[in-house]
Amino acid sequence: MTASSESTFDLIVLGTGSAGQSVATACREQGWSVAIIDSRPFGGTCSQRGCDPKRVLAGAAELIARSRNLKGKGLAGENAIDWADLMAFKTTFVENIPQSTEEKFEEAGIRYFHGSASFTGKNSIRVGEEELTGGKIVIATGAKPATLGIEGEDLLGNSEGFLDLKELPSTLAFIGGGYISFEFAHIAAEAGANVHIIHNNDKPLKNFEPDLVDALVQRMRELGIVFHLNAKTEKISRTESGEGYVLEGTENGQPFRLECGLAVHGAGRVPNVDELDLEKGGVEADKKGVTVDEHLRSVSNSDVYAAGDVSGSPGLPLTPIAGLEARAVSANLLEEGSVKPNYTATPSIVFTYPMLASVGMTEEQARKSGKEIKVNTVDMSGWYTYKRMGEKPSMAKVILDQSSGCILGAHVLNGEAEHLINYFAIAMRHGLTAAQLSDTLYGYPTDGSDLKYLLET
Ligand SMILES: Cc1cc2nc3c(=O)[nH]c(=O)nc-3n(C[C@H](O)[C@H](O)[C@H](O)COP(=O)(O)OP(=O)(O)OC[C@H]3O[C@@H](n4cnc5c(N)ncnc54)[C@H](O)[C@@H]3O)c2cc1C
Ligand SMILES: NC(=O)c1ccc[n+]([C@@H]2O[C@H](COP(=O)([O-])OP(=O)(O)OC[C@H]3O[C@@H](n4cnc5c(N)ncnc54)[C@H](O)[C@@H]3O)[C@@H](O)[C@H]2O)c1
Repeated sequence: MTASSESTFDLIVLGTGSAGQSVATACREQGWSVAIIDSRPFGGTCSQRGCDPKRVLAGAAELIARSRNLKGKGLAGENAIDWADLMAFKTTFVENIPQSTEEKFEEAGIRYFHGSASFTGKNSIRVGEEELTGGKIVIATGAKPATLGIEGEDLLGNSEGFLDLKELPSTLAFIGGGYISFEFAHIAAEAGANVHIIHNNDKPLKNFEPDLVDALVQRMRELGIVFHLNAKTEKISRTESGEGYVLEGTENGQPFRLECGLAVHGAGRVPNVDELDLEKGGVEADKKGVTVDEHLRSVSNSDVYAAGDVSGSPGLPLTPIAGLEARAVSANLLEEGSVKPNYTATPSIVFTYPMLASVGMTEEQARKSGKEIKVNTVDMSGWYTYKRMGEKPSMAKVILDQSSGCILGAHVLNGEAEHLINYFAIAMRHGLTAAQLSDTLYGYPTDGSDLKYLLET
């Protein structure tokens, strides 16, 4: 493809996050003329407002917790988080991203536009005063916090605001009991705040293994985090002084009222399509996002593809999936219909301490699958690897397929969960049996050298 003029491109990409950048770069490398548009400073969510800055804060919280585990076992003294210093450190990771992303586009010969993009026709996009035409268009506009329908909802902060807090309020409330609330509640609690999580049913972290979630909730309660389960927030208002907020609603059917310095939205994110004028582009979407076929092509406009959080694909809204889908879309643009993304064994991690990690089926899903399974549920807190670090709880559940010897699911709650889950993900994605994973030689003493005890058939 070679169409190129001031306003006509082989490809127009909407969004400069993990998905959009990847598609734009891959197609430009193959000689396509490419335009990319973003309404916010370039770089997307993960690097500026999500995974990366979050994990800088979570790292400090984790260290506090780890050192507490060894108190009286060789470590003395108190560690504490200096919020202002931590924020300043976090800023060093994010402050240059818009500029460096822009420079990357410049060097690659990708035309970039700042502004909100919307369709004006099947192959045309408006950004500001400009009207661009694209042979192909990729929608990679990510996700945004869901509207909750609570009175006074505009008083709610969100994950982005939390990541930029100059001062940590003494009391925080998180609405929703998912990834964002658990991770941020843990950070705030380790930094010394009083923290509440208000969740609308009795199953927080709904896609994770319930036994391990229960153990994590117990750990978080010990840290002082208060859980309000089966709770419905009906109204948010300012306190009389105007300095804080009042949440009112019901908890297990009884009225509750909570005053806090900040209430944060952690109640789910939805695909970012509202500003795109999709009807004008003939692009169908529903609440899961842009409706796509198995090649991530719009089912209603064959020149349009979607990747990342905005796509209505079966992939989870996580950064590795944005990358996977972007690679599939790039391949399909360059050679039509060539790649279907393979979502097998997507690992997912809640970055609390201990971390909760999961890949593949839960026990309940495996039982329903009709397969002949073996479930290894293991308390590892007495094992050398965890005992030496004073780690409690340390738990895992591994689900094996008795007939093939393969791993169907793995779930881990401890300080090494981020590593262990990746070993399981490798095995599951590439069809290694439990015996093969067990037979691998691992450095000793490490989390890997324990694996064989989780894989007994
Ligand atoms: C607080 C938080 C923590 C997270 N932590 C993790 C984690 O630890 N691990 C993990 O795997 N995932 C994590 N995620 C999820 C991860 O950030 C997303 O899955 C990933 O960033 C999605 O990438 P994307 O390219 O699809 O979208 P984004 O990176 O969101 O990019 C979309 C871009 O499109 C732009 N845009 C939107 N509408 C328009 C428009 N009309 N015109 C022009 N531009 C537009 C936006 O400004 C944005 O820059 C986290 C998310 C959040 C919010
Ligand atoms: N570590 C990670 O990988 C990570 C971290 C943060 C965010 N993310 C991504 O961001 C997405 C959004 O995260 P999230 O934590 O906002 O959502 P989530 O989907 O993880 O959890 C939201 C929870 O809020 C509950 N809820 C919904 N409305 C409510 C209400 N009005 N009151 C109380 N509870 C309510 C829901 O039952 C749900 O379980 C995630 O799905 C994930 O893909 C990933």
